[in-house]
Amino acid sequence: MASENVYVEHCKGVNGLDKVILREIRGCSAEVSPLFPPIFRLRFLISSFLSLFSEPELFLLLFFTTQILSSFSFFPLKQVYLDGGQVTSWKNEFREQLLFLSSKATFKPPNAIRGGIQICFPQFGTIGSLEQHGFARNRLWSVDRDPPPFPANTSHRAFVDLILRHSEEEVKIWPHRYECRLRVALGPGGDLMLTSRIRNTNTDGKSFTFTFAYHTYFSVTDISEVRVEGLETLDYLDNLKNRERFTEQGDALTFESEVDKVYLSTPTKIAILDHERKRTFVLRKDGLPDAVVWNPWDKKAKAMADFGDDEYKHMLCVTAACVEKPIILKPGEEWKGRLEISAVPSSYCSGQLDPRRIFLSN
Ligand SMILES: O=P(O)(O)OC[C@H]1O[C@H](O)[C@H](O)[C@@H](O)[C@@H]1O
Repeated sequence: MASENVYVEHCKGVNGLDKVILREIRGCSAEVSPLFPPIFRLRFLISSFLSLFSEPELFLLLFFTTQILSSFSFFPLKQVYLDGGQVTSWKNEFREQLLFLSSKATFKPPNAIRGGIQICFPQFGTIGSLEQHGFARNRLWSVDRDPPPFPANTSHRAFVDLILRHSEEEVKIWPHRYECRLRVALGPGGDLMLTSRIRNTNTDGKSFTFTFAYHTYFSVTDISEVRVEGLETLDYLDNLKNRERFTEQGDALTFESEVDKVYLSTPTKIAILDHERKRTFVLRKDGLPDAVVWNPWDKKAKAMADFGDDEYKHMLCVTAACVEKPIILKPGEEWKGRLEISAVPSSYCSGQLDPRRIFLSN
């Protein structure tokens, strides 16, 4: 695979998974691992076939062949990943990692990678007939070489377009045809922008309904010193209390125990203030009215195989989502959702989110 230009590089990541690195001149970067090399697909096909006959030796042989072939990568590991349609790294100009990625994360398809930004589609959470958070985060995405036009922004040169389409296998569990497009872009100032476009391509005239989320793991210094602004006084569904509805108090959110809440009808801007690092993450979102705030805390952390026992202290998920009111698409219709995140010095932001700032389109 060849590099396209200095802003976008296609190369190999952990376990030989293909990934794309986005870079900007100031040194900011992001990484996405969108697709698995053809040999991996072959391995999946053959392993499913072999599972019928239980011949693990052949499977192992193929696995090792894959590893050996994967090791012939001429491109070194760099800074921004997009994996399984998943962003796994986002770094600022000081090469500081801004997203949380668990030290226990496994890069073993079809499992989602614990951390970064996962795409939850066509279902967020457990409400619905599908696996938790839907299947998109476990699927093989491809680079979309010919996406339909995006509004042009010539200042954004570091971007990649990914696509996920229904497979005949998948139609058995979710009987619809769709195109799920994702553009991941890195702005000149290091902002990370994700734009999703989902189209109903059913040929039987049927609409479909889905929920969606950008499940985002932010890296924080110490969860007990973190504050979230923008969700005060809003209604939320508490996942820890059977999705019962409550109203948040008037103060910014702080954290001293497990939290798993779906805030409803949230503003387009939310801020996460990391006092210890004097850094604020600002989320700007469009088409995604809800926001899910999650930290598993100590007990649940210990129960998760791909998460370190103490790692809950250094992460917080604030997830831009569309959960309460699912989206309905008729054949031919398209839905668009967008998330833009920036990391700024805390002095810039506490209580001063600039209400006039709008999305940079790219
Ligand atoms: O373990 P996962 O399937 O990745 O889910 C991790 C978490 O995601 C969201 O934040 C949900 O609200 C939580 O209920 C869930 O535990």
